[in-house]
Amino acid sequence: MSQALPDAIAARHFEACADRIVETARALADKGWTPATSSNFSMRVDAGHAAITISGRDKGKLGRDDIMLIDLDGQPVGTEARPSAETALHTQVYRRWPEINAVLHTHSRTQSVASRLFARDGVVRLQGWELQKAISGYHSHDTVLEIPVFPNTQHMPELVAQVDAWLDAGKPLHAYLIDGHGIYTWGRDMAESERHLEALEFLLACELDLRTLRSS
Ligand SMILES: CSC[C@@H](O)[C@@H](O)C(=O)COP(=O)(O)O
Ligand SMILES: [Zn+2]
Repeated sequence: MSQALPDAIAARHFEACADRIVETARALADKGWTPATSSNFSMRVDAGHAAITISGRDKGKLGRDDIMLIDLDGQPVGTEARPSAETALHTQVYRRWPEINAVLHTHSRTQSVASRLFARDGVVRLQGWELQKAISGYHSHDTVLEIPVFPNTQHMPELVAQVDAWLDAGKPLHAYLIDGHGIYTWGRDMAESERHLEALEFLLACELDLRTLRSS
């Protein structure tokens, strides 16, 4: 696929991002977190562009050609491929936080069940777990870490508006769940995004286990 980038260095950076996305996608698929072509992944290429998964591809079998270039309005650059149906949720993150360079979205069973269970409260309130310290900026198990749960919709501008409303209310945001759907999280690089995702998966599973054990 031809990718029109301003110069050769940028083109090389796109390829490096694409390769890193492929590596991460395979690892997440191996954990069973990307069933049936679900999930999407991206990395910032430069101030105005990102590399993102092409819509509908099997995320466990990606190659470099399954990743495409977009601008931060979500428009394809140098390709007629169709970016992820949820591209607007990725570009929103890149536009709001210049320091963020990777966004991950998965559909694990734990994330899906937790999103349904906590949808009524609109938030998962994590406190008392040592692993909260895997989230950048959290230094104690005692600090409350809130993960909002937004109603699902196929209309991306509505989801973007829900995320904007949370942030515009001045609340910290490191990740969010979408009801019956999955999770979004991000980081300054792919390693940080992966750490956030793995920690949140673990924390959500612990919350689900606690609920089950306490009610039995
Ligand atoms: C296959 S159902 C999942 C999709 O509707 C969507 O939520 C998803 O995660 C993947 O969409 P995609 O357009 O491939 O990025
Ligand atoms: Zn999804």
